[in-house]
Amino acid sequence: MSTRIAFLKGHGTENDFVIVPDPENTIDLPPAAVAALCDRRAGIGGDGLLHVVRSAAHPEARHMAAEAEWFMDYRNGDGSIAEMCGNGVRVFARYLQRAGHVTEGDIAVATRGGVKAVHIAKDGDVTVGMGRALLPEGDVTVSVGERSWPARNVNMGNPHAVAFVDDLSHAGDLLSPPPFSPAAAYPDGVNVEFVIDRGPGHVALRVHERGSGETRSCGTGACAVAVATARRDGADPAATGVPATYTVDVPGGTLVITERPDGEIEMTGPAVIVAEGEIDSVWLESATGA
Ligand SMILES: N[C@@H](CCC[C@H](N)C(=O)O)C(=O)O
Repeated sequence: MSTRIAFLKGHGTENDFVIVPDPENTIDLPPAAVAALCDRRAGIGGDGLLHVVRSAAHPEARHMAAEAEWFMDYRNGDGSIAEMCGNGVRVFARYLQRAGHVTEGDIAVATRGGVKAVHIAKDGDVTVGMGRALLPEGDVTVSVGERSWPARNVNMGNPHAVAFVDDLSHAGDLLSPPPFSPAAAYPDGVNVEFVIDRGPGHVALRVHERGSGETRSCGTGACAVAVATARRDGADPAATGVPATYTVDVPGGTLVITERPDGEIEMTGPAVIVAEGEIDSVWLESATGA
């Protein structure tokens, strides 16, 4: 029997998501279903999917329910699970606001990367407390074709390799994941950011995301880039007490990232809901071979 499953479509700096509200966690979303929904030709289309569940109703989030009512069960476009999605959290918050679950101001969102503090501003932008970056030691190299670059390993809950390049076109077509070495640096794969300078405190990036391909933006990636650029520039807020702020241009817009002296990273940017509709459960079952 055909039933209807509500969905919305949203984006943050054009990193786009299928949003599936499911407060009591009753909708089965195996990887094949997520990949079918995120398919840009045969499905709705998205870089990823935001499954909106009450923390108390999800086994991975129950322990955070006292702090955050809602859990962002984030999936990459290929159906894989990732620890964190920075643009996703902003869009998730925008959905909660639109649905009347929260009002503007301060809210908390549970993620696999822990509880994130989110501020929904009156002017429409959303700020997320992204936590601290980890900077594992060790040399990493990424390559595209004949070119290769040293990369900074930055963990924002999820793994990133940040490479400074002379020209963003050197990243090539990014149709496949850029090879990296050593393999042991990223046993679960990695998001790769290619970065150029645009001026003091101002950079631009292209990104190849694990599980999604090249995207128009990556929030955790922009934070990783801000931290890698700060260290390259000799800025270390924890050591100096001086915050470091970077404007990060992504193909789909601009994000502003501040690393505070306590190490916490804040990211501010837009979050937009563009449509809502219904998924035909019969289609979803046939698309996933169920
Ligand atoms: N686009 C996201 C990151 C999504 C997860 C990533 N693809 C991974 O597998 O780690 C963002 O805005 O942070």
